[in-house]
Amino acid sequence: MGGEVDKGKIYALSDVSKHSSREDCWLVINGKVYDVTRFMEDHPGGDEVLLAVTGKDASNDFEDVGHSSTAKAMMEEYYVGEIDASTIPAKVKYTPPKQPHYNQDKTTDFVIKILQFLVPLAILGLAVVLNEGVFREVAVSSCRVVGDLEFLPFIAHGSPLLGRHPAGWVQRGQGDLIVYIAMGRMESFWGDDAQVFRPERLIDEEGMYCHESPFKFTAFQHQPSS
Ligand code: HEM
Repeated sequence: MGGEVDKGKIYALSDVSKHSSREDCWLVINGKVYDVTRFMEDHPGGDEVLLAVTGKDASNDFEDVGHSSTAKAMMEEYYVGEIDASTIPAKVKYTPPKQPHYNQDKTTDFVIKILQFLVPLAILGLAVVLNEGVFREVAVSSCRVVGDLEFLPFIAHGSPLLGRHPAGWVQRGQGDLIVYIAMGRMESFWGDDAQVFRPERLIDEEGMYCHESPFKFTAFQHQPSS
């Protein structure tokens, strides 16, 4: 037996667990301490289940069995005191480990992959278009600023390095040196379309510069140089 007990006393869980043998067995159910030593042999559920929960809070085990009201009435007989709730360890709530989120919807992934391919392509295309447009714009607007002058890029012979001029009418292999010349827009020299921006008038059928009289370039008395 458990010896002398002070009924109504408050026990720590550690006190209860000192009585954890078949000959001296205490347990805790719903905040109350019971000395079930005398009941061990008579317990319909057997003494093993009682021994298994000695020194622990057996409330859940007791409720899980679904004890009858008769069983609950019997408990009074074994009551020895209260348990100090602060000595009962809080139940650790099980939280499952976080799984990486599995994306069932593959559409987003697919769209991202397509974009990863298309966006650089679009940027490249845009760069090419802008490059072309900007250079053309620059070439044409320079002519407008100058007014009645027309600029002609002249390409030095013999060098294969230059692919093309932004104005678009210099052929590959013509050279790598661009010299701008100024053309006077006198109709007596250049004809009725003297005012028209038509630099190809100085290029012959083979794409080479047509030598003209330097006096036709009256604005600055320029003539092509190579
Ligand atoms: C002072 C405490 C306890 C008393 C007075 C008590 C009393 C009883 C009684 C009278 C029964 C017969 C069935 C019924 O009338 O419900 C019973 C069955 C049983 N008890 Fe307890 N019990 C106590 C504590 C416990 C504890 C803490 C556990 C579990 C760890 C437990 C497990 C069982 C089991 C497994 C059965 C058998 C159920 C079955 O065969 O269907 N009892 N108990």
